[in-house]
Amino acid sequence: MLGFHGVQSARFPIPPLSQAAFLLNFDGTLVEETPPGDPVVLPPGLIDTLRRLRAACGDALAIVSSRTVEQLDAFLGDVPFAVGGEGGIALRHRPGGPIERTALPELPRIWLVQARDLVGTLPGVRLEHTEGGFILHYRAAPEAAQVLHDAVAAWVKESAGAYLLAAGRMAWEIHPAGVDKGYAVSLLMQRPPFLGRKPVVIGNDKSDESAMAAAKAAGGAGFRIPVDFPTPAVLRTWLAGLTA
Ligand SMILES: O=P(O)(O)OC[C@H]1O[C@H](O[C@H]2O[C@H](CO)[C@@H](O)[C@H](O)[C@H]2O)[C@H](O)[C@@H](O)[C@@H]1O
Repeated sequence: MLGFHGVQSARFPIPPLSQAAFLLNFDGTLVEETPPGDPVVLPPGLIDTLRRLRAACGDALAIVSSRTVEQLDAFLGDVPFAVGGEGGIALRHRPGGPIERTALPELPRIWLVQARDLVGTLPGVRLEHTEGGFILHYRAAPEAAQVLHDAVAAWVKESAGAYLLAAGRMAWEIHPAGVDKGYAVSLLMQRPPFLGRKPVVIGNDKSDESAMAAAKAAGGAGFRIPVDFPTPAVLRTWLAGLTA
């Protein structure tokens, strides 16, 4: 059952740390987003905060992101116990364990060709490959949002339910149906040290909503930046306060 954990979290009912599992998004959640091409810098204190949180919740700390597991490792090393990468397609359930990949349908090559052609006509738009699909980022070209949306929507329609469109922050993603961050949360929660705990998911964009929904469905909680915490910095302060 959710309760109020300490003064600093009075606005946010979460389970006691002894019963909680934390599954946190990375970009725009734990760290501030930077302009495309600029390096992401880990804020001072973040690693220490996460280590203390992991210790306080019996190791049940995971990162769930659209990035690859390898990219997340480069930022956070062995700090999280488990990692869900590529929007839920790639999971590593324990430190040093194998990265398990969900079997996926083969992405129609013609979509990639069309996506590359389209991106070539839209300066500032970036195509990111994922294991199961791809993401079109338009942060540096906001005027391209609609045309990119329409292209992705057309591919999704063509797929007759096999693929879905997901809105990210200034990005559209096409990915196989049924495999998302909520799926990652559900699978991670099925194994120790997460098993039997209440998930607390925190994210910042549309693609994190499935994870928040999975957490709530499991009796846990889901919070979002900027709705619940205005910025990653405020979230970091709150997380640090949980173990202070
Ligand atoms: O699921 P997330 O952890 O939120 O990852 C989503 C994407 O994060 C990164 O891109 C975002 O952050 C960049 C650096 O701050 C920013 O420049 C970009 O506009 C954001 O979309 C990452 O580069 C992508 O691979 C992830 O898909």
